[in-house]
Amino acid sequence: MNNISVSKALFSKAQESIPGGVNSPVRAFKSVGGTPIFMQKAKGAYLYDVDGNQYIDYIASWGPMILGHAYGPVVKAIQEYAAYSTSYGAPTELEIKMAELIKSMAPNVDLIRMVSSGTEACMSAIRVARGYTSRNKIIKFEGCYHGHADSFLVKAGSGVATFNIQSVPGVTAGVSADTLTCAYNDLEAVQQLAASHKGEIAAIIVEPVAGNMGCILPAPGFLEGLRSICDQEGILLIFDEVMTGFRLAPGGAQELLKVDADLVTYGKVIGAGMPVGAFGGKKEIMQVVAPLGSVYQAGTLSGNPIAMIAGYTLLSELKSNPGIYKELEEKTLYLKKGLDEVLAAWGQPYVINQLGSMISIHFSEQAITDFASAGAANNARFAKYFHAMLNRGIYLPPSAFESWFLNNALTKEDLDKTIQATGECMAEL
Ligand SMILES: Cc1ncc(COP(=O)(O)O)c(C=O)c1O
Ligand SMILES: N[C@H](C=O)CCC(=O)O
Repeated sequence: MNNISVSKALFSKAQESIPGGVNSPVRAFKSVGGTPIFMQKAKGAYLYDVDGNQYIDYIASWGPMILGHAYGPVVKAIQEYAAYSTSYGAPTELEIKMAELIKSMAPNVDLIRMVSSGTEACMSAIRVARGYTSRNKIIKFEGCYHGHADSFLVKAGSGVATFNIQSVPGVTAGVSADTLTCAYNDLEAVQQLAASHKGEIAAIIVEPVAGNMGCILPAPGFLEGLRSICDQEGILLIFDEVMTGFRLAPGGAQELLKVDADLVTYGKVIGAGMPVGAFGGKKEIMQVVAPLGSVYQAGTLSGNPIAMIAGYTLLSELKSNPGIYKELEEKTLYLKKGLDEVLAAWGQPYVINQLGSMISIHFSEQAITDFASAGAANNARFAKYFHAMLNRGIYLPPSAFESWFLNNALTKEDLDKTIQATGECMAEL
């Protein structure tokens, strides 16, 4: 058992001045129990806590640190730019370079607006879709998470699922009524909603690979089916690529899965760990955004120079070295194979879902294809697994309703340790 006395003391102190002691609920370890680990520093694939413990990291700051923590070129670029100013509230050439770089990597992006979080990106994309189509309703999928804007908190994944929050006080019934939901991978249900709300639906927003109920893959034909329903019904298809963008491929899920979105949202990797998001799409749609059009959207710190240089440096590296994606996938497949072997030897039911560098384990007899199957898994067992791994220096997401993210600083030795630790842990479950 690691000594985490300093983390314990800090968590007590934090609760006196921060709600629940954390600035984002999933960090609180509430569903797995125990004390959140307070971090001191990180380098490459490793986190170091305030008690001096080292962890192999499978969260990667929930996705952004795709090349590992404190990645040299990003740190250097931030340090250099910070000396000029941390913000101007006026345009910089860097924003043009960033927009051009994104356009050169991401399909179907003619115009892109930078924001400061994935939530802002998704919230703004929905507003654009509503403004462009003059319709009010949206379809989202149960267990998908698009940030904490009011209209997304209906049957949401991530922390909302982790804490089993059925309805969020503060979100009005009117807002909720405009969010129609159905099960992920259930194309027939989408068809029915589109038919029963004909002419009312502005957008379908989807995580093309869901990562907020564990990692859940789109069934063959699901995304293509959404594309054709949208085309038939004049609905905009929004891919929320906050997790998948620049992670699954340079052009994200659109490129990897070969399905075109009308609007796409980014976050996480795009900012290299700085607070950045973006939404973009075809010019015809994006030109409704102010000041070109009247769909108002703004931000004091949008396009912040330090955030831009961090993201620009990381994306440039990913663009110039696409072999990184192959390496990441190979590492993830190696981990999956090893986990499969030790879990099969254990003999109890489990499911491993994986695509590219996203992976998760559910303790379940049935396939994990949607929110219902993720919720029906033995998530109490996951909580025990999480702690058994943490005690062995492996830092997994503290919830089965989250994907793990591999970073390219992970070595074969790290992966072997993770596999071995999983094998050892099974005896404790
Ligand atoms: C798919 C997806 N969309 C949107 C968001 C919201 O991003 P942020 O937390 O940066 O607001 C997240 C993560 O939080 C996410 O995983
Ligand atoms: N699932 C969320 C984002 O991906 C987890 C991060 C958070 O909400 O703090």
